[in-house]
Amino acid sequence: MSDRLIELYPFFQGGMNEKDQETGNSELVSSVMMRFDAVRRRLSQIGDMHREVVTALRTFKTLKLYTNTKKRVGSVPGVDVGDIFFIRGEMALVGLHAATVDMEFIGVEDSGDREDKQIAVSIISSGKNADKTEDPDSLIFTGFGGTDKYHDQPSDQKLERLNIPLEAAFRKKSIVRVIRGMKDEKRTHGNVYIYDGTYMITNMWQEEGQNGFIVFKFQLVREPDQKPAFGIWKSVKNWKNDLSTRPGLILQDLSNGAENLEVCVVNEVDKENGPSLFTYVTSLHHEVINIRPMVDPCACGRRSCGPKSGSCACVQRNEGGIPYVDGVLVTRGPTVFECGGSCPCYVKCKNKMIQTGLKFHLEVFKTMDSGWGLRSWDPIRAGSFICEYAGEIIAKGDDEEDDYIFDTSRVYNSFKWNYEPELVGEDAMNKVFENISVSSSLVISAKKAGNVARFMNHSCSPNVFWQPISREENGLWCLYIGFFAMKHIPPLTELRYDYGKSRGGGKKMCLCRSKKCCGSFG
Ligand SMILES: C[S@@+](CC[C@H](N)C(=O)[O-])C[C@H]1O[C@@H](n2cnc3c(N)ncnc32)[C@H](O)[C@@H]1O
Repeated sequence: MSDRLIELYPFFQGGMNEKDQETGNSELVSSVMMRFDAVRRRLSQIGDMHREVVTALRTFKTLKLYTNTKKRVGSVPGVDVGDIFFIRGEMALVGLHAATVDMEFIGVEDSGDREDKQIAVSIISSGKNADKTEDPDSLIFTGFGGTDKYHDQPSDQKLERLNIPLEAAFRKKSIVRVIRGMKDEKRTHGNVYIYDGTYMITNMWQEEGQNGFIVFKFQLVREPDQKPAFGIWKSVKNWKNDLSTRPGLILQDLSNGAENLEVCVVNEVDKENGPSLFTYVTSLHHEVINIRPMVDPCACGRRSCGPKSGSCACVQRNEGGIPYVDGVLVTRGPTVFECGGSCPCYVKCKNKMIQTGLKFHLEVFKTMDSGWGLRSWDPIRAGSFICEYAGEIIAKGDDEEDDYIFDTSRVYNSFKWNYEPELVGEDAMNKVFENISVSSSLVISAKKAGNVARFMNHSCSPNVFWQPISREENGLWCLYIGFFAMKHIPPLTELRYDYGKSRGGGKKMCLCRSKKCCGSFG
């Protein structure tokens, strides 16, 4: 995919008005993030993996698909403390941190003093500049300058250029947004950035740096009464090192070794000692679901099927190309076809996702008002596979008094998740399919036997969606239901999907507390 093509945008509609570009809100921020990621995913699927971020960012900047361009001190409308980002450019598109360097400043117009004309509003603590103390309430930020092109420190830092806005913020006691960057453990390269709220620079000093030259140090202290953000990451790190430090821990592994990662059970709310008994199974058991006779397994040999596997029959069934790139689902559609049991490719084949088990450390926990729920210790990138809906296939109508039903024939709220073709230089008439309807309805009960998915509660503003997945097993096409992240999900955020409604309307009262709650589900 050449960049020149994408500059044309012949049929592009759906731009943003100037007011929304200047000041956002949570809906706009979420929309910009989701549209951007959809375009990035598609570009990585059809083109050069290494340029997809640059091309997607350039497209969004050219078309002014961004919000919160008005620079400001303090919080940014629509961005919450704890929100996560996987690309620095995402923070620029939503106005959290637009500078390419680790500090952003704004001009102060009415200042008579030349040096106070700029004041720091945001810093990114990551990489070489990352705070080593890992204290969730304060951090030490190193100043700028004195480095050469090899990023060595061959001379002293001075109170000039980027250090001036930091010094001004210290002197004027102005608050600064802090973003902490950490290595993304799920990728070989890449960081995950967490917005840790506002801080105040309480001290600054000079000291001798590693190379013996003078560096500036700024101490920042977190403003009180903000919800924990980096603090949660610190706690998770400790729990991973020593599970016994997890408060409210009831059970170390609900799956009793059946999953490739432990699933702990936690109750910090009341005295209930765990969910009621059920048999833990990791997948859906198919007896005789013969959707259509087996055509061909792939002929890829003992390797991974991927974008370049032109001959892979399974990849070809997914008309847009390999469905997963860099571990995330690119688009939702009627069915995703994975390589199956008769395919000779190996277990780490890129076209095998939901059959390879959990990818994130999940926890079943007691919620305040909806029984047990599910959440992740790890940050989850949009499009990542979370879990399958495991259980027993039942006949429609056999689900009376069963709270653990998944039913493809319910009425689900529509939502937009896929990319816009014109933003990747594709024909705008080539509409991307978003309506998921399964030809033969599938009803799964996880009442007697199930996995972590049976604990996911309903929300009218979900952060998880379901996707039908098909693969060949024992010569038959079998259908499975995979759950994927709709957006980036910070650690310890409850995972919820839309349960849909029966044709006669929702049977249960909804307590999801979303602004868009429609009152009932199921
Ligand atoms: C599949 S189970 C989910 C796990 C369940 N919370 C548990 O404790 O085992 C579905 C049940 O969870 C509760 N639930 C799920 N979402 C809810 C919501 N938004 N509001 C109220 N209750 C909810 C209801 O009791 C529902 O019948």
